[in-house]
Amino acid sequence: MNLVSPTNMSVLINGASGTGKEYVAQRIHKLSRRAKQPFIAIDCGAIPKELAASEFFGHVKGSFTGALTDKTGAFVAANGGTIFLDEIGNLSYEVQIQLLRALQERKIRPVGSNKEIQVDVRLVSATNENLEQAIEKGTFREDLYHRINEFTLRMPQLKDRREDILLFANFFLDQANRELDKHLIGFDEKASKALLEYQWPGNLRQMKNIVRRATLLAQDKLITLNELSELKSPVAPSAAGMPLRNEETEKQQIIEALKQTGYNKSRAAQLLGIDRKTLYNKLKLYGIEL
Ligand SMILES: Nc1ncnc2c1ncn2[C@@H]1O[C@H](COP(=O)(O)OP(=O)(O)OP(=O)(O)O)[C@@H](O)[C@H]1O
Repeated sequence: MNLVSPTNMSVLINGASGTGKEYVAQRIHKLSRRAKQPFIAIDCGAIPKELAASEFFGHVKGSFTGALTDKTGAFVAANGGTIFLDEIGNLSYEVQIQLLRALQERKIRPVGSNKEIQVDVRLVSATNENLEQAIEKGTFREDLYHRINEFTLRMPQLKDRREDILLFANFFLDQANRELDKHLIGFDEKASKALLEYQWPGNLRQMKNIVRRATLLAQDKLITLNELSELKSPVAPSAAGMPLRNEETEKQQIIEALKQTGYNKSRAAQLLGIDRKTLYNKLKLYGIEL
């Protein structure tokens, strides 16, 4: 990351939900010569497909129903700086073509306008999909893939960074101490062991939330297992106290959580201690259809 940050190269960050993709994108921006210019983040998974072009390139008043005023798009807003496209695999084929053109020609045209605007933006994108597979399936353009992927960063899952788990837990504890005006000093032995053994399906985001809640609940100087009940298997009572062993266990836990919540995905995600987006990704991963 230190090597690529100061350059103007397009970076593709690949990793599961909550592994820190946006955090890294911001670091790349801060370590670049563009640091004082804007950093504009867009979640391509959250914008309706038909509004994506207007979100990126802006539009002129009256160019489509609902375009009541002129709108500045993200490319113009980020001019001189960095644009971060999260979940880039979600863009429609049509918008992918427009995006490629904007990147190649360094010019954009707002929807409904015939004037082109020169832009200078550095692109950092993120995905938790395998875009090479998407290319094979024909849902992602290969030419765009090469353009956005001059350099790839792969974010490991938290469970595969065992040596970093306690470092992150203590970092989030310090953060929560400051935020909540608490003065905890660490985790007791059983709590540390549980942190190390847990599978962290929601990665760093899940850990940050769990540690923050534990910090709030803790009565003493150290966080104990009592405050980390999520780590003792959030769902299946038969597996209480056992860490998730493998993907099959995780799949079973997800199915169990869905059953327990009457197939309400938001509540199931809550019960599992992961965010909804992570749950959606896992449903896809394990081929669970509702
Ligand atoms: N290296 C890090 N140091 C401290 N905090 C971090 C680090 N990486 C990530 N975080 C924190 O973890 C949380 C999740 O990170 P982030 O939002 O970057 O993940 P993400 O991979 O972009 O997630 P998603 O795919 O769901 O959008 C954030 O609150 C972020 O501040």
